[in-house]
Amino acid sequence: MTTAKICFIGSGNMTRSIVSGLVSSGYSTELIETTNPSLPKLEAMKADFGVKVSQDNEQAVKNSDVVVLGVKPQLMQSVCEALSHLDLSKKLIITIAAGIPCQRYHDYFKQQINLIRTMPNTPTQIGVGVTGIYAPAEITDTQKQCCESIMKTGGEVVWVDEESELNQVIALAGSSPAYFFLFMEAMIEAGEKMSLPKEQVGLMVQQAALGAAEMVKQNPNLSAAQLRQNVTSKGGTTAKAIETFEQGGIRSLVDNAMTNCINRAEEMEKLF
Ligand SMILES: NC(=O)C1=CN([C@@H]2O[C@H](COP(=O)(O)OP(=O)(O)OC[C@H]3O[C@@H](n4cnc5c(N)ncnc54)[C@H](OP(=O)(O)O)[C@@H]3O)[C@@H](O)[C@H]2O)C=CC1
Ligand SMILES: O=C(O)[C@@H]1CCC=N1
Repeated sequence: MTTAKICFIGSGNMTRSIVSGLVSSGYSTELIETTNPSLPKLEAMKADFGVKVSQDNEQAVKNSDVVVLGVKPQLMQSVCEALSHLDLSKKLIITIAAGIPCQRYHDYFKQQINLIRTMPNTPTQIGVGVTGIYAPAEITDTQKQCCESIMKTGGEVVWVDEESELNQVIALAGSSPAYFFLFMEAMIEAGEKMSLPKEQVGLMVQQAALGAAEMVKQNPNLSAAQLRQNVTSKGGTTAKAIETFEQGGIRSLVDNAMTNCINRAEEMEKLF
């Protein structure tokens, strides 16, 4: 585990998730600082994780070995430009933003920086996340290991060889927890029209989702299709539900959703 001083620029959802993973894995809170313009999020970071907090991006960057850029893509340029007068040559910069190519950061900072691009997801918060990582050729093995050890505190990491492949990571991992939440939302809405109490409906949907994901994980030799078939008795109840999903075009719907997710990431590459 690295003992680098890390600052997070932006204390929003994804920063909270990464910091939660770091702190739960025993990373010293003394080594972590997060910044934000508004106080409530900083107060929450301090109260929930015991990390240092600040409204001063410049000072936080000066104090750190590793800088994680955690603002929305549309704010990235102004945030980086405001720091561009600093000497960043000894620092490792990690971005978690979707849709901004590496080259753009060198332009924003007006200098060659040591930049690694990552794509984490929010389950990092509870140690079951996955982060895609891309490092350009000039990044050293030590810098790669440092980034990996930080991101691994939140779960698995996946290295990609081509920067463009990070857009596939967005569709498969960065954005995908939202697909599962949507599916669960829809199940809960349908369940709440039935007569069972809301708590029971929520509990059953949650346990079914958790159990299904855990069964996939614990049975690497069985495909998801096989596990689905194991639930589906011929002529039974599950078969009717699955037939309804298939007739509704679930596979092409998912395919289109993921393609559109990648397309949006590619569009964003031209916007920010
Ligand atoms: N959410 C997710 O699941 C994932 C997000 N990402 C990426 O993470 C990044 C952040 O997303 P997310 O956490 O969802 O967004 P949030 O809006 O939750 O967080 C961004 C934070 O940046 C703060 N901020 C705004 N301006 C500044 C500034 N000048 N200096 C410091 N902080 C500032 C905002 O403060 P305030 O709200 O007070 O204005 C906000 O708290 C994005 O680039 C996104 O692409 C990547 C993977 C997954
Ligand atoms: O929706 C977004 O753009 C970000 C990137 C992946 C998850 N959230």
